[in-house]
Amino acid sequence: MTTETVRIGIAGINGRVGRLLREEVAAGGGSLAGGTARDAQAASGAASGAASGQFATLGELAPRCDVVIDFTHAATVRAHAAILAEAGVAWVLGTTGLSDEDLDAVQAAARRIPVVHAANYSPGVTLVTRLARQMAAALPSAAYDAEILEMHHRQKVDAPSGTALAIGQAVADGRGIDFASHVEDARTGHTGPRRADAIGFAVLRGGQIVGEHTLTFTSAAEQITLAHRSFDRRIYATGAVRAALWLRGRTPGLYDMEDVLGLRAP
Ligand SMILES: NC(=O)C1=CN([C@@H]2O[C@H](COP(=O)(O)OP(=O)(O)OC[C@H]3O[C@@H](n4cnc5c(N)ncnc54)[C@H](OP(=O)(O)O)[C@@H]3O)[C@@H](O)[C@H]2O)C=CC1
Ligand SMILES: O=C(O)C1=N[C@H](C(=O)O)C[C@H](O)C1
Repeated sequence: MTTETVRIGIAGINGRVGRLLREEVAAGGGSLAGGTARDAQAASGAASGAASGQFATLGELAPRCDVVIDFTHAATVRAHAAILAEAGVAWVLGTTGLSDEDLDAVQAAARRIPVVHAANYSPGVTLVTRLARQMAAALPSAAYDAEILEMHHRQKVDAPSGTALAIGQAVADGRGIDFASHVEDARTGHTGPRRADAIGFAVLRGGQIVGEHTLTFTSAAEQITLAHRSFDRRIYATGAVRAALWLRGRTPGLYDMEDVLGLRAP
């Protein structure tokens, strides 16, 4: 199969990322099979969808695709997992704010179809996450407090960001501890002193900030900072299209951007 023959569908084609994906599919060498848009409801149906390229449901779009790139809302994830697994269509999932049940559904789908799931498709954040894991493994948690600060645009609906949580997970992995039981994400009032081993989160929202993440390891004597700033959300679209093309010919399984970028040891 050549790159040109990969038929890519976009779930959420009119969203902030979806609109950029529309441009990047063609630029990356795939062919655009269409997209989902809730306001395609009135014109729903295979014939009108085929004419406009916009379908009200993923069920209508999926049979036309080899892979679907999905940047929508957590509310869609379980349904999308079932539809794509049933249709045998590969999935590039970028949606954040997922619950444990949503993640279970993603894992179940990945037993039937190849899935790339990443909270952030930029190469820079992929590297930051990898470095976070390595730093956490090297810095004793009794001495170095790990804190993650993120800032995003005022329209963002989930917090902490998926990227902040992924960086936190990487810190936990590096330390060899369970992530969920070490999260401190809501400090207000009489909190008591910071818990040793905690992984702390702080969230800022404002204006049109595309995405900023800072991980600090702070000891009594020094501070190490790892920071990433996105200037242009197109970086997510180009990364997701790269992941979609990388999925060609893959066996079912759950992959991430470290796989796509070839950062994992063979
Ligand atoms: N992994 C990554 O690299 C990145 C992930 N994201 C994540 O991607 C997601 C989308 O971000 P963004 O494009 O900024 O968001 P937008 O709100 O701009 O777009 C979301 C799209 O999803 C659709 N949508 C929203 N809710 C539903 C629903 N309940 N059912 C069906 N469709 C729905 C909307 O459809 P309609 O237009 O029809 O209303 C819209 O097109 C978020 O979870 C965000 O955190 C964002 C950037 C990078
Ligand atoms: O909603 C966004 O905008 C972003 N969401 C992702 C996240 O939650 O980490 C990725 C990026 O930070 C932009």
